[in-house]
Amino acid sequence: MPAIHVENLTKKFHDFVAVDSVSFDIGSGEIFGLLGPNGAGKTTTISMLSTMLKPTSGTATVNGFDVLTDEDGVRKSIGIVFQDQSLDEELTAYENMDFHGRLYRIPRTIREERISKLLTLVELEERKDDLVKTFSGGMRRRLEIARGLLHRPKVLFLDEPTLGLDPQTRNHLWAYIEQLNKEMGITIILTTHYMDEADRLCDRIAIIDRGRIIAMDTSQNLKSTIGGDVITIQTPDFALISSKIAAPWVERIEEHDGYVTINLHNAEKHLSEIVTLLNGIEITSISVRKPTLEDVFLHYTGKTIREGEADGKETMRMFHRASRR
Ligand SMILES: Nc1ncnc2c1ncn2[C@@H]1O[C@H](COP(=O)(O)OP(=O)(O)OP(=O)(O)O)[C@@H](O)[C@H]1O
Repeated sequence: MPAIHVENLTKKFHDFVAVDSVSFDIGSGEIFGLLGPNGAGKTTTISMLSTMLKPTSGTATVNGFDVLTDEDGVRKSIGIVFQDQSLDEELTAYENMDFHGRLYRIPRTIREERISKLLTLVELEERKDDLVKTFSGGMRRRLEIARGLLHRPKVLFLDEPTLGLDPQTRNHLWAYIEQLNKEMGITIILTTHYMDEADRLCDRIAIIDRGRIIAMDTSQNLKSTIGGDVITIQTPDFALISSKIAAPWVERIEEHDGYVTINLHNAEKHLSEIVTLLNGIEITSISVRKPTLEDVFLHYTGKTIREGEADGKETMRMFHRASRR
């Protein structure tokens, strides 16, 4: 039995389709990532799976419990760390954990033992008696993760786990997430719009755009669908480049955001030819690399994640305009 089974799950807000018939299975012990720009439908998807939102149509089970007919079963078997901070600032780290443990009716002695273990795991044991309001963003996120694990969930939902954190803290959190998955065997489903996060953590990635899953596989397989190499040229004259480099070895050429990306095989071999063909065009920078998840996104959507985020914001603006009418 998969840890999560999702079939044609759909969520509409009035006429706007935020999640459009998505289907996927997540195996037990997997780290699965929903990757996409802001507004793509990632939070809405995991909100339905964690029973915080009712689907408009479709079905899903989590740990074998149906999200429509057995909300209690789902809730008891999952841990949730969502974007909005939900810690009590005026309580200590220990008190926040203890309160959660009481909610789940975990007996006192077991509760104390687990709190101590989890706070040690996220390196907050020594700060357990300090008020949360004195904690940094990274410490709060670690405490939220520890709290989400207190009732021993089999599946953990993490919504943008490292949003707004500095690079060093992000690295630390990634290590915790990997450790939880390996040592405790917890299935993890996370949302992110950071390519590097999905790449580093996830066994499989579903790329989501405008409510639809547009590609789903391991990071390696997703990148190999692009194949070959990518040359990126930054230039103010990007509109002129496509016509200049119309060589048979060019597989694809895209212009976006002041950059031109060229997909081809054996980039090193053709680089000097490209530079000759571009004689007279001002080039700010040129680089050769292997495809990244950003290239995969560009390949399937024709835009970068950043451009996709502009779309998402526009959708939100349209929605807010419509709801004011
Ligand atoms: N309660 C709501 N009412 C109306 N529209 C909503 C609501 N919740 C989400 N949406 C819209 O649904 C779309 C998907 O939102 P969602 O939060 O799932 O995206 P996301 O991919 O998680 O991005 P982000 O990380 O920015 O939250 C967005 O266009 C958003 O404006």
